[in-house]
Amino acid sequence: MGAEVLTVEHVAFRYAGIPVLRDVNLRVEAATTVAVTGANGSGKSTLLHLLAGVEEPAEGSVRRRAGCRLALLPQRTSGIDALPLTVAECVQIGRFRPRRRLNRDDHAAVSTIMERLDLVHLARRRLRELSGGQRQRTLIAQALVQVADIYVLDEPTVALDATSRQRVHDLLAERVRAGAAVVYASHDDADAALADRTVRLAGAVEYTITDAPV
Ligand SMILES: Nc1ncnc2c1ncn2[C@@H]1O[C@H](COP(=O)(O)OP(=O)(O)OP(=O)(O)O)[C@@H](O)[C@H]1O
Repeated sequence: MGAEVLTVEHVAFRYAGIPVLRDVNLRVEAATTVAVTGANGSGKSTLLHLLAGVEEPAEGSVRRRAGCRLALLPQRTSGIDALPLTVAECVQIGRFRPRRRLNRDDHAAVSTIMERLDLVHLARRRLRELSGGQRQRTLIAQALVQVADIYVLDEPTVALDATSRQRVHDLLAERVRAGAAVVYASHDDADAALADRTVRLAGAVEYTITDAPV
């Protein structure tokens, strides 16, 4: 196990005063995977938003290791369909930096991830012209092409067929072997079982953390 990259302590979160999470504690180390599971509405997306800094906790703290880079695949991404982006452009966005052109490494990383996720033949298609699974693969590619220390992915394999799921898990395993931490939400027990640790949310008041058997 590596150094801690994310530390969640006594976190509570409420939407308009309605409790969603209470007293959540979690430590995520480098080179590990954590699956966040639980029923619809149990707070998985909310927890991931807190980890990524999209939301702030009402109580407690979420600390990311200083200087650590985080890539997020949100669950709700419909806004991007309104943009006239091709698949290739959408993946390239993962490598954009202010005031800097994409360099050779960026283009190589984009090509590689598009090959690995079987997107090359779709490169010039607009996002809104894709099937659900093709669109999801494109957004996963945009997240995984980023150079990050923590990948936070909300239901990354939803809408994917078995081959694509396996490809995504292979890519995640590679990121973890390279030292990154991966946190993903999932409804699928088989998907969750691939993680080193599972956080099961059970509504506003309960959660459990389970380490995978070694
Ligand atoms: N923007 C919001 N405003 C108010 N309530 C919200 C908001 N977003 C989520 N909620 C509520 O917070 C709770 C947790 O939602 P969240 O999306 O985190 O659950 P989830 O476990 O990711 O669900 P799912 O499995 O359906 O994706 C739910 O009861 C939901 O109705």
